[in-house]
Amino acid sequence: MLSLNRGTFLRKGLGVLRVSLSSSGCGNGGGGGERESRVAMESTLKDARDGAAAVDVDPKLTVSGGVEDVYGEDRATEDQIVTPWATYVASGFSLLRDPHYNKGLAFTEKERDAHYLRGLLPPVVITQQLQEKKMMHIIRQYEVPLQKYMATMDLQRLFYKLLIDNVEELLPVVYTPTVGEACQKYGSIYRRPQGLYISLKEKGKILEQLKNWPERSIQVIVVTDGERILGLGDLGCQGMGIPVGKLALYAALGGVRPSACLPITIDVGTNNEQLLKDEFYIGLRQRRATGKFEDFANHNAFKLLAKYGSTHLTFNDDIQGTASVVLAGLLAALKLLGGTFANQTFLFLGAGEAGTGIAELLALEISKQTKAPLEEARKKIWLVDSKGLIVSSRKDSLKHFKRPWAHEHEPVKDLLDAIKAIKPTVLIGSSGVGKTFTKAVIEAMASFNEKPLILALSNPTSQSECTAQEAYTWSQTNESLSFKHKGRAIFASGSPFDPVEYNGVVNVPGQANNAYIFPGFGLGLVMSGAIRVHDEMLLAASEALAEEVTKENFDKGLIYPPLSNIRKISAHIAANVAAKAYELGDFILYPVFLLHASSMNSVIYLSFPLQLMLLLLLFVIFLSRVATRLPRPENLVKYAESCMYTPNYRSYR
Ligand SMILES: NC(=O)C1=CN([C@@H]2O[C@H](COP(=O)(O)OP(=O)(O)OC[C@H]3O[C@@H](n4cnc5c(N)ncnc54)[C@H](OP(=O)(O)O)[C@@H]3O)[C@@H](O)[C@H]2O)C=CC1
Ligand SMILES: CC(=O)C(=O)O
Ligand SMILES: [Mg+2]
Repeated sequence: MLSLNRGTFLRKGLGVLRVSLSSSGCGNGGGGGERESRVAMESTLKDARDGAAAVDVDPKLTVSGGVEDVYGEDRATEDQIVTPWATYVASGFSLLRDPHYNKGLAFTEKERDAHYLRGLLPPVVITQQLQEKKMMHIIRQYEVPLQKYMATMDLQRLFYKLLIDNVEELLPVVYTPTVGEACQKYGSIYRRPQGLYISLKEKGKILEQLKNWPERSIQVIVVTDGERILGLGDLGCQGMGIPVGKLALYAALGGVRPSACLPITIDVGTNNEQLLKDEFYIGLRQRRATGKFEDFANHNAFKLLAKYGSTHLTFNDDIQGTASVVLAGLLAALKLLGGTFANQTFLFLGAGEAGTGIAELLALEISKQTKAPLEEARKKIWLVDSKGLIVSSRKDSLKHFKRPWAHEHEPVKDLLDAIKAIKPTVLIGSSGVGKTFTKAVIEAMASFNEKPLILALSNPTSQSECTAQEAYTWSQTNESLSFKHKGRAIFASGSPFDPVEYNGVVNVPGQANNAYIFPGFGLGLVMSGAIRVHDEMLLAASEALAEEVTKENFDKGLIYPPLSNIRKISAHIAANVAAKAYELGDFILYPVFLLHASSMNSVIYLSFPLQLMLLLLLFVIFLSRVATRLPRPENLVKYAESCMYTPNYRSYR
């Protein structure tokens, strides 16, 4: 127990006292496991008055280095250097400002006494539920989505509670599509730091910068270089809204502790002229660095993933998360529609990170289901980029990630002609260009598919290849069509659209957004202590998500489950991902564990070469295993749930 004479502390300002509580348990610390207190007192300056006397300067010097006015307050002028004194005592006023511990009017009478809060708060004590109701009431009063965004970002601990309890309403506010506008205007709406900025200016001092981050037990880092923000292009340093938004979802939807999340933006400049001229722009005012800093460029996403994927626990959400969510939607749709994966023909508009990432996972799934080689499976998948259909005659001029998709075919210039030539059953938009699924495109899809599957993945809403309304109406307006079903297209989009009524039928469009996958996926990695991401884990995540789609959901037109169940869904995804991580190490781990356990007493009697061999074997196991948190929990879903962070207020001593 720590006691402190606050009067003495504040008047003399002898030191900075930090009291931080960190908890552990499930490797995730949210379950209220063992709490550990760390108290560190740093006395950095001598008493200012003593110091002033010793060096014989103005005796009215204040503790912060300025000069006392007649009221004893600091009247430092601009040219005087002062020390920014701060206290981190989790009591009194500082407790009310602490994002981790502040409960506002929900502090109990007892807590108000124990923590010097009397008088700092009005007398009423309210529940967290009432606070939540009040905040939702305030947020709903704003009509402009960006204002809602700013209001939610101002919340502290209550933020996660609101997001968890109102996920369908707030996801479009804190994430796509509003986060796109927030990034575009991030400089104008900037209020307080929400992540770490690593800029070219600080080259060579990155470790110092990382040490400045207040949290120590980081488990998930989301990093961007701001070059490709949704379908909005280069937003430079203002891309920070994306890691902040994604990590909010890791915490709220996936249950990773917020304090274990670190958003990072790498600022190497921007080529966005508008931002460079914007007086409120928060980043380096220079063009994007290339040359030796080329690794930061967006078009190197595949290279970075290939480089670090085999040595670090890395995951590219645009390539892998998107792939997993699309595969899940298609698995669910086919399960309910009937038909096999291998019998589908897929056509993409857009052959970048998202498009080719999805294509590769779909090919893997086809190959897994049919036992055909991957190269064979890829032949069911076609992609169109800005130059037309990707075909073999273009191979030499294609970027490496497009080459596997250069199939034998004559050149085709545009999407509509590609649809007519390929006759896909599934059309996927990943171009970042809005309005590209025209009436003719949708009608063509509907002309040879009874239920065309159409996914318009591009974000934000303005970049969506088509709207839900367009997909539903254009797929059934053509009188010459041989199919006369209502609500013919099965549609999902990256950004949400409202339900659409057409001819008395209400169709609910699903949201094909990686937000379904990455929170649970991240939790699965954390709880199993996985050291690498494998494609099989992405397939496992897709299967878990697809299993959550019910016939009732599908009858409404949904190929994804309602987001209101996302915590439960995330627990299932996490469990499947963790199960795969344990399985991937199993083949060698278990026999050797048995061997090790049964020979424990005799190991010391083994001859040296045998001991060496055993050690070598253990080393191989160490290198090959994926899950490192052992032993494997029996019920992974229950374990995932027990690991999830909950934002409910705790009682304070
Ligand atoms: N719903 C979700 O969860 C996700 C959605 N997305 C969205 O996907 C979109 C694309 O992202 P990403 O793959 O990273 O971007 P990239 O820049 O990597 O790829 C864009 C692709 O679209 C092609 N393209 C651009 N314009 C046209 C056009 N007019 N006609 C045909 N093809 C065109 C490009 O062609 P070329 O190669 O010739 O330049 C390129 O192949 C973004 O809007 C993003 O928001 C991304 C991730 C997740
Ligand atoms: C959702 C997402 O990651 C994107 O649009 O880029
Ligand atoms: Mg993205």
